[in-house]
Amino acid sequence: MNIGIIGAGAFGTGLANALATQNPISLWGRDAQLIETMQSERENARRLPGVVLHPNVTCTHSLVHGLQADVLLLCLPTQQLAAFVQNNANKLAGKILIACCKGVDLATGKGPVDVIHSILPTASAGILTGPSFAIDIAKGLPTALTLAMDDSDLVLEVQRALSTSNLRLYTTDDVQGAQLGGALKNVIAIGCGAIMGAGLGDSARAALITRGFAETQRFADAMGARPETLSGLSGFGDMTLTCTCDKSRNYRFGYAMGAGTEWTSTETVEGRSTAYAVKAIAASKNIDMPIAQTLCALMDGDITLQQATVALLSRPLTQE
Ligand SMILES: NC(=O)C1=CN([C@@H]2O[C@H](COP(=O)(O)OP(=O)(O)OC[C@H]3O[C@@H](n4cnc5c(N)ncnc54)[C@H](O)[C@@H]3O)[C@@H](O)[C@H]2O)C=CC1
Ligand SMILES: O=C(CO)COP(=O)(O)O
Repeated sequence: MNIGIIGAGAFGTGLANALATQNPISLWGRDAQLIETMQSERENARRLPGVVLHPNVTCTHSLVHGLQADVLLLCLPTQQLAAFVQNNANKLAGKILIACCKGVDLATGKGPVDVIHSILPTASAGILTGPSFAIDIAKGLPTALTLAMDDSDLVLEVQRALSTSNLRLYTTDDVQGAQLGGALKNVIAIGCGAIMGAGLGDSARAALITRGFAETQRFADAMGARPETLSGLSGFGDMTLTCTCDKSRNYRFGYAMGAGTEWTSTETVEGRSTAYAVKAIAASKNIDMPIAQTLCALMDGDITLQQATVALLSRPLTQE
């Protein structure tokens, strides 16, 4: 299987480097100037500075070249995925499309695979998700991920194609669970960053991770996901990583909010839009999501962090 990567941001570049250790990889990006510089300088100075691109990576801004491969890894922000698939629907039909984004589309309330299927109903689509910072993958550090597809034969072929000696993929057919674990951990990571930025302490963060995980499970359950998927790499695994590490952009965005400093970065922070998407779904399905709701109020500036803390701590006492 030929593999092509769509989106030359941090994750696309990291995956390209990892997979290039065993196959030629094309890496498509929309910014012609950046791509030409990447191809000649062998570095993505904008998103992954300091990492030397593997010789097997070919950077291209030509969609004709970028979309040639059999398997396309879509490394785009979730909120941009629908437009990309829509605009290139004819060229994407017949390909194996693996979403590598973590979020819920704000306009439709759909996860990445459902977004793809809403535009290309018969596409072979899946999601690659789990605990993995782009920089770690790019450097070839050991990483384990979840590959979710509902086609039980194809998923094994793609698993083989995307596994390397340092990149270990586990499969599942619970696409919904994999989509939601990756999306919701970003929301909780923003909250954890806010707690640490405000100096509320490690114990408060551990409480938020745990109650955030319970909230994630409740939501995923209501959406038809399987509990064991949420306990796996795409749920518990990624929540652990993202909520405890300042390499995470969601965590750092939350930290800035908690510390009262301005967030000026142009980096992708998926949890922002996903929090609102989840809040809307929860309201329509009557799912109790106090953390996501409180976080939206905080991001809107409707409440202070102190008020958010009081709101969460003063909820009726209950069983765990
Ligand atoms: N950076 C990381 O460590 C990881 C990121 N991810 C996920 O990967 C996804 C992408 O994130 P990053 O690569 O980190 O973000 P990024 O901001 O570094 O890169 C996003 C890329 O998408 C491109 N892009 C945006 N809108 C586009 C459009 N309409 N058409 C074509 N290209 C477009 C941008 O030019 C940029 O190259 C996110 O969902 C993120 O959650 C997943 C695991 C790890
Ligand atoms: O998804 C990630 C790690 O698994 C990356 O997290 P951030 O998007 O918060 O940087």
